[in-house]
Amino acid sequence: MAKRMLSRWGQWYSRVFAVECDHSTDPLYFALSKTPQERHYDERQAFYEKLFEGAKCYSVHVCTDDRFQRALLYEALKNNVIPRLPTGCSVLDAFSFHPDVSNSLFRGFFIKDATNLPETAPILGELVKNSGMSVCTYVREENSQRWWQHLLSEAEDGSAAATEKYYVVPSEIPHRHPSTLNIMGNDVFYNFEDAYKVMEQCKDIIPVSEELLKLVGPNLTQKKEGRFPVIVIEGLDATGKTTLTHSLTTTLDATLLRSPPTCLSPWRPCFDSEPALLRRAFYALGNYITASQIAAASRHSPVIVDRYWHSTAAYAIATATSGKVGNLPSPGSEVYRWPCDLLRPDLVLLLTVSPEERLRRLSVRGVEKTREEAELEANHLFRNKVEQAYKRVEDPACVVVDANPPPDQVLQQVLLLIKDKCHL
Ligand SMILES: Nc1ncnc2c1ncn2[C@@H]1O[C@H](COP(=O)(O)OP(=O)(O)OP(=O)(O)O)[C@@H](O)[C@H]1O
Ligand SMILES: Cc1cn([C@H]2C[C@H](O)[C@@H](COP(=O)(O)O)O2)c(=O)[nH]c1=O
Repeated sequence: MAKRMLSRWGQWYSRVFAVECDHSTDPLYFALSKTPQERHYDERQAFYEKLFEGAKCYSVHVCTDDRFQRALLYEALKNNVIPRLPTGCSVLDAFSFHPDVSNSLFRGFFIKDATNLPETAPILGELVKNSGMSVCTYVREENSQRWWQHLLSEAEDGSAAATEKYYVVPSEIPHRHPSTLNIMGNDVFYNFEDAYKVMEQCKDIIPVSEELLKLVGPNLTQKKEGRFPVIVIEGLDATGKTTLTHSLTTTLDATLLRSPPTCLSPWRPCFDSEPALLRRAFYALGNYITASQIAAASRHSPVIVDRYWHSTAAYAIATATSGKVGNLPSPGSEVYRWPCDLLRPDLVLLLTVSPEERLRRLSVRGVEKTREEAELEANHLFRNKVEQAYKRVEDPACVVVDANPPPDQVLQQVLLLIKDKCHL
């Protein structure tokens, strides 16, 4: 068993680890070393104090290369294991990764058990039986001020035993925040086939996926042949998209479409409660269905679209990126690129309103909210990240519209933009 473990985690010691202490500061980063570090004694002690705080500490990471298994295991860990830990434990988000290497991220948790409760170790120890999880404990070296990370595996008698140990050494802040390393292909899909593949894998656990796949078909056509312009209206909730798309549709005698399309509405609550990989594949496929509707409608009239790819990318990127707005992938990053096979609109307008005006509009409306909308309301930081991500999506980039004025003024402003940018 221990042998299998070693080959499985052969690269373990070359990884870097991050522990997210709070969302306004940088995580604590550490690497592993087979030999003790002699220099920077004081810095190291201060680092250990912050990381371990005198508690008995553990970490669990979901370590499998299969993105589907990874998504399900992480959700199971978060929802079924972490809540069973005694209340005295504090649980922090943790990452294991290769600095700045895309798709190298393993997500997990760092657990601080301040009173070293007897229930904690068995709950976490059980996880070593799962080949997709890595469980570690952190142990102070006897007669020294150094700390070890003990990597656990299943012993002959089924218990959890330390098979490998490495010194914990503070590490530099990487260029890219670890939470952003797996965005491409896990949170955002850049072609139809990739999102379709995820939906096919869902069939066993979400029976409605089969119906959705039938509706989409493996080769959805969405080539734009029509001569009429396609105008997308984007923005956070309650920025006035519905109001504007309706008035624009009437004024321009246009066809109004939305993403996700109405035919997907019955399945949306189901996918909204699934792990990010599955939820994002659902929204991605929604865009391709909307694209095929746009392709057909633009032969006969201008088309107005309420949300499209910018929303799919912006919400996914902002949700995946933890902490500060500054942790978002930099402008120009490939995560903001348009999918190679998705119909491009002629114009994308991003409605922006002040936080106060948006809250006023939300309170007037008072309708049921999705989980993400509720989060947006509670979380200024998340809202800022979504808005920044919107502004960074490229080719086509969005044109920002001040949507604070009354509806008729917003409409006039937008009509001028359309006249200027589209052939009508
Ligand atoms: N320009 C405006 N000035 C004042 N109130 C507005 C304006 N535009 C819309 N509203 C009001 O704000 C509320 C939200 O507007 P609307 O439903 O159009 O936003 P939305 O962006 O479509 O929201 P969601 O994305 O959540 O569906 C509604 O009560 C609407 O009447
Ligand atoms: C299109 C789209 C939407 N979402 C999420 C973001 C918001 O929480 C809601 C808003 O949807 P509404 O129909 O406009 O009320 O849905 C998303 O995550 N990804 C998407 O592609």
